[in-house]
Amino acid sequence: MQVGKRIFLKRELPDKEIVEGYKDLPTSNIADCMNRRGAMATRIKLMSSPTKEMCGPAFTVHNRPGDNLTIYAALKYCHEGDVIVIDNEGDNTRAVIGEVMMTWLRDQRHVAGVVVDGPMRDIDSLRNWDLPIYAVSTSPNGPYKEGPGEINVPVSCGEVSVNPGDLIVGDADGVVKVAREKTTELLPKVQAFHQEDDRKAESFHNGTGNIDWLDEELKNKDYKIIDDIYRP
Ligand SMILES: O=C([O-])CC(=O)C(=O)O
Ligand SMILES: [Mg+2]
Repeated sequence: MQVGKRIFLKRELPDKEIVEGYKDLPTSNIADCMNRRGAMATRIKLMSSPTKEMCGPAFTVHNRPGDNLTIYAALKYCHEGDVIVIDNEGDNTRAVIGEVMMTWLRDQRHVAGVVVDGPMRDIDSLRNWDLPIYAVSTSPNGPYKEGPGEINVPVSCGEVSVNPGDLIVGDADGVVKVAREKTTELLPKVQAFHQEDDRKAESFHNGTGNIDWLDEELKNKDYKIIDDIYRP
């Protein structure tokens, strides 16, 4: 089989009920429960105006930088609820997707969202869309349609390696990946962490919380508390 032009139609998928369970959990809590890791690079920004979190299994696309023939193949083969994850090999010279393709993904495929590690275009319209769209930047330069490229192979997106079927969650803070085989064991941890985070915020709001642990921690880390002004 010719490596570089493979389109895999099948993926191992996370349990549907488990995916549902992640739907209202903040990406920050998910990353915290993975030892504060798993988030894509900060260059990957939310470009649209969704009212709900993005959450679904990764449908991965590895395209030739600046070329979208393989993304068109993704339009054909992706499924409802997928998050399209596009590895553009760091190219930032041309948009690889825009309003026309996004319209198909939203209205014909009902995907959960799109993450592009590269530029997109037609932002004037797409910025108001409810479909979660993440990208690095915008450019009026359009893509070529030559290939090669691959679908549903491991990709790199925002410095995070993504396997087909990994869980992708995105909110206003950014995008995080949970490896498919870890989704079930991680979910109760994130749910408990989220409850505790809410409880902490409430206790800071009503004054029952405290930061009594801080003095000891600063002392252990050799901070000096200086009762004077700074003089150069
Ligand atoms: O021309 C293209 O291939 C990308 C584009 O702008 C669109 O999808 O609207
Ligand atoms: Mg366009």
